[in-house]
Amino acid sequence: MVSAQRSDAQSFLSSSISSILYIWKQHWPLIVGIPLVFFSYLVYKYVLRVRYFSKIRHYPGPPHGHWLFGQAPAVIASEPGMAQLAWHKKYGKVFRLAGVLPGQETMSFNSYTALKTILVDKPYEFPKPPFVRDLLGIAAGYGLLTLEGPDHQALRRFMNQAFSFRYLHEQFEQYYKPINSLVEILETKTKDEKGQPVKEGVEMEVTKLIDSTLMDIICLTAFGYECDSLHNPKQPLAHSYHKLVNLQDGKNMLAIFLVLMLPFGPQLLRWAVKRQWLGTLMSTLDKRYGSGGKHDLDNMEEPPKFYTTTSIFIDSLNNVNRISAELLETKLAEARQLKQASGGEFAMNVSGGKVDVLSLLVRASLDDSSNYKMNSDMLQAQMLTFLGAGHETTASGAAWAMWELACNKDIQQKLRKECQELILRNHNPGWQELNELKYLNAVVQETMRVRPPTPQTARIASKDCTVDGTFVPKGTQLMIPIRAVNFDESIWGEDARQFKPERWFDLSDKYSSVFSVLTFIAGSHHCIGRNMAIQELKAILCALISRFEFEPAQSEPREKSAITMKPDGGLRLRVKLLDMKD
Ligand code: HEM
Repeated sequence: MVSAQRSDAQSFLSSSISSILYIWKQHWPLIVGIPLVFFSYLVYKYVLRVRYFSKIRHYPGPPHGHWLFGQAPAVIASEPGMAQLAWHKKYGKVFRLAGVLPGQETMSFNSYTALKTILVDKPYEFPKPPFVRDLLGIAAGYGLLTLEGPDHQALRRFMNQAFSFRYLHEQFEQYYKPINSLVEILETKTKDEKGQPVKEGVEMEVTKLIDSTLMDIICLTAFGYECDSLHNPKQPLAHSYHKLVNLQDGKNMLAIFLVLMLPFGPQLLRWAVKRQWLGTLMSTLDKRYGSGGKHDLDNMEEPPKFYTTTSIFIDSLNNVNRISAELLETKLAEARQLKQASGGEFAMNVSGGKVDVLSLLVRASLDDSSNYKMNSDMLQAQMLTFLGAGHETTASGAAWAMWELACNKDIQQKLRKECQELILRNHNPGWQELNELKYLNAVVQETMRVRPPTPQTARIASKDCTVDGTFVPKGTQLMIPIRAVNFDESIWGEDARQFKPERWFDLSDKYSSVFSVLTFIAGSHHCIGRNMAIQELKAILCALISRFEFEPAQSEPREKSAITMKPDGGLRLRVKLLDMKD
């Protein structure tokens, strides 16, 4: 019986081998040829085309660089935006480089004529590249940041109402709850056991406190949500978001870009970040086999492994998605109640309604007379966008402002004089009162110029075109070199890289209010939260500088480059409580 089975198996094996040999003999050119052609195509597309066949390979610009990633390693290794600045200095108003992703070519323009064409005149012919849209979409919602063309125009018009001065003014009072909490926390930290100010001040890491304050402000003003992460650092929304943004570094970004370039990469990530069970499973596996479950990037002794990073990314986004969906449900229920109570008469500005951005958008979406409506998915996407675009950027701007002031005592003192006068009159100064402080305005503008939280952004040419007299082929990536533009010596002088608020009182004739500082960019995609961010920065700086003195307690921190530019490893300052009556 056994020998019969063995001979059956032997004959099956020998007949299979002879069939394979037959197929090989008959079709070997195809069997070898198809993979070879496919492989050659990949080599051409990702390695050779950019180097030897591109129409623009002879444009001025740095040498090819890495065989696959071109100049990506140089861009990642340099201080944010500084490689672009050096290349513009060397090659002029336009340069071309290989990379930053395999098979890509990138051009960078810094002339106002070019920036006007790309950002203002024809913004939808130069959309964000698909991999940037997907990264932003997955991490910060497929909302206003990622839409293009008529869809963007319609949503932007609709959202502009919620960001109008009227509502920003109404929300402004809420900024002070987190800001006053921050002041109290710092007061406590800078006093001894007897409640007396520590004379020489106290050394501390300040970025986490600033992050939490700005998280609490955005939660209140954008969602009407009491997050209070200042007192509860493990607050689920703030904690998940903190872990997510801590993943940002050049190498992680490149890894995510590569996943997004894979066939079905974006779909896979989109699917994963909406599956709570997957996040739980991955973090359980990571607990057992990866980081030991620390998941606390601040306290990891070694850089996290790829698996840990992926698990944090998916788990954190899952949590953020879940909490924002719950929050949205509450808002929808509130708005429906209000609609019923108002007997059908219902609009964004209905009296008694909350004025946080989400409540306004939800009400406008339920308003029968509104000709634009957002469904739950769209509303939830905007929530993620406010968190992604509104929190991290402002927090990194505030951290850099604190660093610059700590390093420049005379500037700090001048600002203190102006702010103290106001704070002594009004503990929580109003919107207009802050705007009247000229030096505070100059300090905030200068911080945004020198330390732009997003030092660069990207666009892609959707068709062959000419920009400022230079031919740009379809598919070319365009670097918008925000920081390089902000450091243009022909506008800002030879000391353009220096932090000097005084320069805002003596602007060059060539200064353009639209293009000379590109921190919030220009044109149809310009930052909708600009006024909110500037006012948050003014309120927080005025409150802190009036009451405390800051000194650096470390050497200049490295600027960590990813989507936003943060001080690497935080910021240690010596903080001293002042007697305001002195
Ligand atoms: C210092 C703080 C901020 C900086 C430096 C900043 C910077 C930027 C930049 C550069 C863009 C354009 C991105 C691009 O198109 O490539 C942008 C867009 C955007 N920002 Fe901000 N932002 C800040 C604060 C905020 C705040 C507080 C909010 C809202 C709560 C916000 C919401 C948005 C939104 C929704 C967009 C997309 C606009 C559109 O495409 O129409 N930002 N921001």
